[in-house]
Amino acid sequence: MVSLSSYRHLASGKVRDLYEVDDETLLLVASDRISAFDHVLSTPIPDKGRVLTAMSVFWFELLGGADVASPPVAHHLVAARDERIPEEVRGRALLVRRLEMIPVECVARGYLAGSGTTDYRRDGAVCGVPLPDGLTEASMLPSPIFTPATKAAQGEHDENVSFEVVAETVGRELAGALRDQTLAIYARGSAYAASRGLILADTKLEFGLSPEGALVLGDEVLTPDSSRFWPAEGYAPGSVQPSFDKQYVREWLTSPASGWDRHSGEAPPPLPDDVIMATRERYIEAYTRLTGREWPPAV
Ligand SMILES: CCOC(=O)Cn1cc(-c2ncnc(N)c2C#N)cn1
Repeated sequence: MVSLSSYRHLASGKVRDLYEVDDETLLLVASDRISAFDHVLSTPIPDKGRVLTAMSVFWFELLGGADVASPPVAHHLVAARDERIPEEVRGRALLVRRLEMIPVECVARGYLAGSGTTDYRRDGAVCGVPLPDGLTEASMLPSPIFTPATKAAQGEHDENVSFEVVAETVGRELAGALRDQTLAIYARGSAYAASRGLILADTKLEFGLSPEGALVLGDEVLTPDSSRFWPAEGYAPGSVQPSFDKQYVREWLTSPASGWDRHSGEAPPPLPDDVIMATRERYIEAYTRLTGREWPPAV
């Protein structure tokens, strides 16, 4: 039986790790770690890694198929079940094709939130895309926009950049393909999420080039870690919407009960068990509501 130590560790994100299996195959491992307010919390959420991995697999399979309006999306998923996946990470690790990753965070936004709201209030635009007057927090945009960013060092915020900057970085043709593919995936994801009563406010995608030079979707896709999901039933522009998955964590951490000041720069305290288990339930509910599948998935 293969163990994780058989594979060379290549990279670590806040909540995921990447290993080398062979020349053309990598292992993308999702942990149960959760981040909030730019801190990785000390208490893991049981099953978070498995739920988000299952969600990515659902989306890779859906996007990889043809849709009435859009062609199949080329993606890097090789296998979710395979003897090369070590027992200790089974269910929360994916075998993926090695790509030459493109250093652009490809963000699509259908609604104003986070850095989008901040940029809009300062410039009346996001990433150089002008927006109409009178929008507010969580406003739906006239149409979804491509708002790319350059990846920041861990713990820093990604920097929103214009399409022109992306064109200067990767070339105009590839920049256009990144924008088109990002918006096409957002359109399919948000339409499907809406059919399940969820608003996909925005999402961050990462792409790479295959050895043959094709544009391939990498990373995780349309998970609550890479996207903002809001319950449609509670949607009301004008205030920060409750995040489907992290609301209990955020509310407790900003409540007097935690004794934590989010502006202090200090690490947040450990979460109480009831917040941990309620958050685990939210991830499972996001999965079952989005996919219509049971949790845990049948082996
Ligand atoms: C720690 C998790 O890694 C990342 O977050 C970003 N990242 C992705 C790669 C990558 N590199 C080659 N091929 C791929 N298919 C991928 C993917 N996905 C490297 N870093």
